[in-house]
Amino acid sequence: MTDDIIDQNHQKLLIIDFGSQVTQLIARRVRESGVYCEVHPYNRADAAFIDDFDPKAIILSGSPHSTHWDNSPRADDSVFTRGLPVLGICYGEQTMCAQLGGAVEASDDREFGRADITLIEDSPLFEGFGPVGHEERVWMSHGDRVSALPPGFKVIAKSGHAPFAAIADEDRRFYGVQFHPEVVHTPRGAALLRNFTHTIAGLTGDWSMKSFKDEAIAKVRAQVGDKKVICGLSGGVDSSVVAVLLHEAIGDQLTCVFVDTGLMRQGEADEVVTLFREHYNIPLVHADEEKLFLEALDGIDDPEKKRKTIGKLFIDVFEARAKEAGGADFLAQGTLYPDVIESVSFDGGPSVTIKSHHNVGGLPERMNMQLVEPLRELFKDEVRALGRELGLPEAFVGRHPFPGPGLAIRIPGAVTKEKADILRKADAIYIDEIRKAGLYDKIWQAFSVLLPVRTVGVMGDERTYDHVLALRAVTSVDGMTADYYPFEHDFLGRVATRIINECRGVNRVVYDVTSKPPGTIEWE
Ligand SMILES: Nc1ncnc2c1ncn2[C@@H]1O[C@H](COP(=O)(O)OP(=O)(O)OP(=O)(O)O)[C@@H](O)[C@H]1O
Ligand SMILES: O=c1[nH]c(=O)c2[nH+]cn([C@@H]3O[C@H](COP(=O)(O)O)[C@@H](O)[C@H]3O)c2[nH]1
Ligand SMILES: NC(=O)CC[C@H](N)C(=O)O
Ligand SMILES: [Mg+2]
Repeated sequence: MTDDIIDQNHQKLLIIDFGSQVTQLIARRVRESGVYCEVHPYNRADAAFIDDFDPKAIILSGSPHSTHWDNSPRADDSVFTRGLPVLGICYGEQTMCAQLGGAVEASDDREFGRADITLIEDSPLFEGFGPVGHEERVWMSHGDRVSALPPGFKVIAKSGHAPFAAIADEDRRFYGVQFHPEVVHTPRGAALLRNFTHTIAGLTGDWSMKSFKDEAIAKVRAQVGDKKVICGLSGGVDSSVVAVLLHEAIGDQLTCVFVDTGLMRQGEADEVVTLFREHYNIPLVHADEEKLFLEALDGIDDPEKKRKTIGKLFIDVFEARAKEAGGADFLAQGTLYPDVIESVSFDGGPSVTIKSHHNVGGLPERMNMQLVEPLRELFKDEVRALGRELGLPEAFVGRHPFPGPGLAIRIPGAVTKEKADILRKADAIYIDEIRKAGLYDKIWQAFSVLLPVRTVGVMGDERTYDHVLALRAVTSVDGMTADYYPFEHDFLGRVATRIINECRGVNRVVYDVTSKPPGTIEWE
């Protein structure tokens, strides 16, 4: 998939996915140590694929399956005959044992959560951890366990309920761990993975954002030639990075379209237009479509209907503006790696739609344009690093994500201009206080929600009957899971007072303390 994007000279590591919830974290940890890697589902990683991918090492992920179930997934047999180092994690360890002549059984003593392992043999996998007898905190999540080792293997660590907590065949460089080194709850997990990639597999960590940038630019030039590209620019991190990268690659063949939906944050339109027109000299169409969006949303209170209405309008506006700009052959998008991985469903099984994220995926068919997606190998934090490499101002690179449907999904119930104005003002105060308190960069995303609930208050001896505003702030790594940010009470009190004093229409402020799951980050 990406061979033509990533220079063949990079050393690559292949992660074979058996459907664990945390496979993406393996990729993150490996990349953090400078090793380029990709995740591919086990049923696609056949011998021909692996030949073509040409990895220097292989990691087998965990899985919800058990090796003793019928038709449980297996690694392609060639994984073990290539002379490559292999690390099996949890199910990966189990299937390695099952495939190489060992045995796995369901265990009565399941281990979920924290556990301590004891090192019982020296091994490069635990280099730097401590002598034999050393105890190490790890995170487990398994109900099965290895019960007999394949020929050539030895045990290098054990835990209370997993006598084969870590195993090794040092000659063939095959390793298995029952615990999960990829999660942060295994404090020295990253060091273990680095021992595997660097010490055992001899990888040098030759992947950097600088090299990614140069290759991505070359790749865009090769793909686009002298044709025209349009890029939907929201001012968010992803599309800003795409725009600047493309501008560097193809100069004035690029036109950006910023759609002002009337549902943007305070000052957003000005900031985006100023940066891209004045600092970058990138041709930018500023489509002021507030009226169009607000009219189309009039009276719609169902969240999914709102999202779909907005998604369709984006398509219409892009189409119309591209035509005005003389047409375009390519459409650039800020698709990220998690979107790519998630769109390849593990068993092909349908998953539930929680909410239809606004995306421009429907665009290409209708607009007959080819996609340019230079970020499709990157995680959000890598996109930020790339933005810095490209010299984008910190104000853009460090920005909290902002959803395409904007304030519309932060106004439960029907959207009106009046409500959007109140919300915009309140939100600006909230963010201003967060910045003043030096908390902006500690929070992954913060915003306000204008509730369709009015409550009674008293201000200046007058009765008021106004809206409730909810404040939200979360910490997260990638938006997939999140926790609420634990503000000091003083801070919340200060924000509430300012908002109620300065925003006519709001007389009560509450703070949302729901994590994700069970909540989602946005309210709709
Ligand atoms: N107001 C807008 N005008 C033009 N394009 C938009 C607008 N809002 C969203 N898009 C397009 O939809 C894509 C997806 O939006 P999304 O919010 O996921 O990314 P982003 O805005 O670039 O970054 P971030 O996630 O940090 O907000 C964007 O990359 C952009 O191409
Ligand atoms: O571009 C986008 N279009 C959308 O329709 C959309 N809905 C949610 N989000 C953002 O995605 C992250 C996770 O949000 P949820 O927990 O609400 O699903 C959070 O960062 C949300 O702001 C969107 N981004
Ligand atoms: N996390 C995992 O990979 C679990 C593997 C297997 N399902 C078990 O319970 O042991
Ligand atoms: Mg955005």
